[in-house]
Amino acid sequence: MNPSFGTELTGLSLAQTSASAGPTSSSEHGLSRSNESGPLSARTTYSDDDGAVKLYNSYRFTFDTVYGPSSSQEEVYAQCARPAVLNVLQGYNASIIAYGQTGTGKTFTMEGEEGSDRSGIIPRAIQDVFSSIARDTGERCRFLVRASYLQIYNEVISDLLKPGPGNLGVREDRRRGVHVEGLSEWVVRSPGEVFMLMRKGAAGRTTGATKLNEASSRSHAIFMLTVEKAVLLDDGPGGASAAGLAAAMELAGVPGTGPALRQTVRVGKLNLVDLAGSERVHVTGATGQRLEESKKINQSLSTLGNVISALAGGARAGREGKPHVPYRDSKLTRILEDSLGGNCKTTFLAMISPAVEAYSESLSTLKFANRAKNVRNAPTVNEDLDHRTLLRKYELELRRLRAELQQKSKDLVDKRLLLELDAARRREQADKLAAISALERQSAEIMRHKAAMAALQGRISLMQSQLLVGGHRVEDTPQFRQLLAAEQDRIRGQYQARLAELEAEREVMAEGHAQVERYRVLLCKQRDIMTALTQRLGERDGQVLALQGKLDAALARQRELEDGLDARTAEMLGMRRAATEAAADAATQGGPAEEGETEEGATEGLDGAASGGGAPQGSAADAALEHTSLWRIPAVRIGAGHEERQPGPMLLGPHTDTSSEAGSSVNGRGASSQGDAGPDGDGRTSDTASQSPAPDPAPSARRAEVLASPAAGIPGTDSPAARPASATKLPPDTPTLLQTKLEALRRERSALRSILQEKVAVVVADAERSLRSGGLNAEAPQDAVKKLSQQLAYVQNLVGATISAMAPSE
Ligand SMILES: Nc1ncnc2c1ncn2[C@@H]1O[C@H](COP(=O)(O)OP(=O)(O)OP(=O)(O)O)[C@@H](O)[C@H]1O
Repeated sequence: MNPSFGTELTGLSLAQTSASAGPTSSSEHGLSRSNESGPLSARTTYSDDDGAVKLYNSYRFTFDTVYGPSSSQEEVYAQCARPAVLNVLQGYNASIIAYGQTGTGKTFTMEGEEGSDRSGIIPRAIQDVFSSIARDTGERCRFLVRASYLQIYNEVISDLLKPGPGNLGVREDRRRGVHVEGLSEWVVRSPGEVFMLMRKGAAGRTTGATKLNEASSRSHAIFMLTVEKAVLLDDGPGGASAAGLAAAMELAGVPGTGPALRQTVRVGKLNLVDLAGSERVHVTGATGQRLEESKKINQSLSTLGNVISALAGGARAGREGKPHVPYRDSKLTRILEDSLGGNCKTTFLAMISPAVEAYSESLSTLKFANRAKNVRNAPTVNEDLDHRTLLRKYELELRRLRAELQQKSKDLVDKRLLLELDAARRREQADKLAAISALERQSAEIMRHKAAMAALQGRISLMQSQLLVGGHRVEDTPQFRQLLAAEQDRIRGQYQARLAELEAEREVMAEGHAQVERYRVLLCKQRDIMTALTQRLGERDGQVLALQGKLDAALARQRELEDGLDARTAEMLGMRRAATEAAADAATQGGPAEEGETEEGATEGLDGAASGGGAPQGSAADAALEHTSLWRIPAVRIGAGHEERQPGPMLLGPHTDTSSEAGSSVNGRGASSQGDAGPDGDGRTSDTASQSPAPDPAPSARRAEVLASPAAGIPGTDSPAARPASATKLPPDTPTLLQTKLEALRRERSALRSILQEKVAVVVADAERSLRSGGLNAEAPQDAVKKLSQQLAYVQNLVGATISAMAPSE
């Protein structure tokens, strides 16, 4: 109880003395049961101002706490209200109801003076709720606080935070229980926001001046604060850390968490009720509207009393065996149904006045409070494991809104882009139109000016033609002539200056042209030189190739003759063997007397032996036979008289270099050639041998003779047709000569290539130097420079082609 200090009633101490302070701890069920009530035997007498003495009974009551005039708001809050607030944070429903006679300090106790130490329970409770939330820093906890404020005035429920037509209905359903339908709920995040709501609600609350209270509350006011607390359970995958992380991500707006995690939500509701004061009409002197208000107030308080009485056991059992509790008899009791005997921890603050005039109201209040202490409530924690809580709805809604926001942001960006593009296009269009308009205007202006100038010129001409000076026309006056002459001089001077400028320009251009021409000629010359050089190179290449062919043919022929020689050598060896055998046979038949003859004959008949007639004995004979046979073999072949005979013997030159025996045979062949010039030429060796001269004493000289005149003394060789070209044209040492010539040609070709490269480099460098050094200066005509550049490019191409053509083919 919070004692009031009504000024007119100061000094009366009925209430204070009749109420005793009981234990301060609340019972488990919210209301303490009084253990004592009823009038005491003692009586107290008081005299009023008129001197009349009145007798008052004394009563004794026991309550949880009794507060006197010196008690502070802080004290009241800490002992009466704070436990209720903490219970709400645990998920309980709690109600703090201020009950009492008008003017006893209910509003002061509940609201107090904001922002001072006289602030009441409501602001302190709000501070406490948010402080507790702030202290609960676990990342797995989330809170949602919302507030509502209503009043019941003349049995009409109205929303103090959202004024409207009023008269809201009270409904009850399984999901929400008893509730005021259509009452606004405001989500608040700070005490400041709640205070703002309170101020707004207090401004809408109906008050009026009465005799006992200048600002008497003419309505019951209920401030509701609902706290939802969600705790993520750590029994899912990942445990507490995962739950904490998921909660943090969810708070940060990261999608993909929440529904998959288990969480519990506890919902606690705090009702802070400031009832209208009961009043005795004859005391307050209410009339009219105040009287009607008083009746309604008293009626609803009476119903409250009845409900309390019923709950406290005074009611008879109804049809179902339960006592009838008249909740529906008033809006107040209907709304506070949970607080009165239901799922709530309820605290009654009974206000009484110390004034002796308020004796009966104070006694009534104390009796009411005493009965209320006997009411048993059944508070339970409101734990919600399904999706009924607003917090869960908010989470779902938040997720949906975030997705919508993202989509809208995207749409907005797209739209903004389109709008910007459209705006840019419009601006461009507008700029273009403006430019066109400006041009048109300028054009029209110029045309006007031109027309005006033409008109002016016409007028001037006309005036001049009409103007007479000293009786003459202006043109005929000397002044005019002088002016005209001066003007003509000026124009002539300008003209000549301009002419000189043009002439200078023309000269510069001509110089440029000449320079270009010079370069062109130079380039042509260089090009011709290069062409000639290239041609020469081509010819040399042709010669080299031809000689190479000849050399190859000569080498092939040489190989062929060598093969032939090998065959003849084999043949001759066979013949020598036969001659030796024949000589041996003759020696056996002739005897020693013939030895001298035989020896001579053998000497003479060496050739005959070679043809099978006889064979010398010993090494000397063998050597003579071999020698003779070697130069005779060709004689036999040539003697055959065939026009197509092989020119082989004349090509044996190279072979003689490698063997002295072969050299002898060549000499022998040279001799035989002379021998072959004989008349028969039938190849009969016996005849030939007898007519043949002795072996040639100077074979090398004969060989040289043969080589110098290959066809000399050979029948049939005077006809060119009878000789193969290669045999007649090539000198005897053709391969060596060809090799030498080929080498010389290669050297020449290499030298030519070097010369050509040098020349090309000189030409290119020349042209580039000329271009760089300003042979064609900046004033030279551009087309001349261009032409020169093209020519230079042409030369460069030519050079490139020539060089690649000269690349060694071996
Ligand atoms: N404990 C107190 N300390 C100082 N002033 C008080 C105290 N209690 C009440 N008052 C003052 O008494 C006057 C009446 O108080 P209040 O309006 O709170 O009464 P009430 O019970 O709400 O009346 P009503 O039922 O008519 O609304 C106010 O001016 C208030 O400031």
